[in-house]
Amino acid sequence: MLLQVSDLAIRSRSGGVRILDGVDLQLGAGEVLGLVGESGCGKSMTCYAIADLLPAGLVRAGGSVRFDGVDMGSLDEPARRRLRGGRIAMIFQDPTSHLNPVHRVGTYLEGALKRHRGLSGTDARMEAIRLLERVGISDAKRRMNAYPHEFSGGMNQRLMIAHALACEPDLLIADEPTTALDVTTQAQILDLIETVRAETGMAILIVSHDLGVIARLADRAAVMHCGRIVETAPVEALFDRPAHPYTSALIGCMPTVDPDDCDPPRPIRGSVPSLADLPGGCHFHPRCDRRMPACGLARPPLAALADGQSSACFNPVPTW
Ligand SMILES: Nc1ncnc2c1ncn2[C@@H]1O[C@H](COP(=O)(O)OP(=O)(O)OP(=O)(O)O)[C@@H](O)[C@H]1O
Repeated sequence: MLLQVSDLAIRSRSGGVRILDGVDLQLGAGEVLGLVGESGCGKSMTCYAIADLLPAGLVRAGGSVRFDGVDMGSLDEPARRRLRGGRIAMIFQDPTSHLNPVHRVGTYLEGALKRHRGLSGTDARMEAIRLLERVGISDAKRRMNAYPHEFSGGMNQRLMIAHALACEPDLLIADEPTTALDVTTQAQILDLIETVRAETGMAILIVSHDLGVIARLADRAAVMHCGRIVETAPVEALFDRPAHPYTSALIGCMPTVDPDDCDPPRPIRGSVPSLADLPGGCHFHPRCDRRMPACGLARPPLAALADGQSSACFNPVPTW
């Protein structure tokens, strides 16, 4: 297993609010795992915790992240830094805010090539130009001298992907990589991620609130609700036969462009509870059509069903 996240807990430094509460995730080499869920459920913080980039206000409260068999918590900071940006790369929703505005494009890429692949001088410059061409940035030689603010949002996302590729990572973490882009550019970036995956065989953890993106790119998906994983399954099973009522409700919210599908999207009733004041038991039970008395009393564990599907529900939707 390339990545094994076990019982990961994250809480806020002030107030002790549980942001992640026992997250379990596995990702095999070359696999694409999609992480979905409503806004604020902890998708980004899961990515940041894996990449060891938690914001200052949050701390680890338990659990482990093992990468290629090594517990990342047992490594010192230099070793963790070598992993991050070396074997683990990350791209973000808003690439422009993660790029240093005073660094030229060439300097940014050459720096990564020097740090992680030991290239310098002409070799680094030639490789940086090749990477820009590879991610579809035209006139790459001239654009090596540009600053990020001279690039569009889509070009800066391509630049971040080039930066990730510079390190030849085994795992790319992509946190909402297309959310801030217009639909045409979104499609181009998804094409690029698919191409890069096919060429390199790297594993990808992709976060999106857009189930269509996950259906297109992922082999498997994990559904998150209020800091917990409530379902994991191969994507076809997840979309065809969701077992957790929350997954089923999320899919019911999806708009469709199919003219034969007359069902309007059905919003999930009620609102997402505050992490500071969660209902006991299954946090979804007050909004759930399939709730039973036990659901408010105890936390259902993530239990295996058939064919690689797991669900954390006492009364799952029948999947047969
Ligand atoms: N620095 C921080 N200090 C305290 N709480 C934080 C901090 N950063 C995020 N949070 C809280 O952690 C929770 C999970 O946030 P996260 O960004 O992971 O959600 P998300 O599922 O990625 O949402 P979205 O789809 O809107 O990006 C939210 O309730 C958020 O308010």
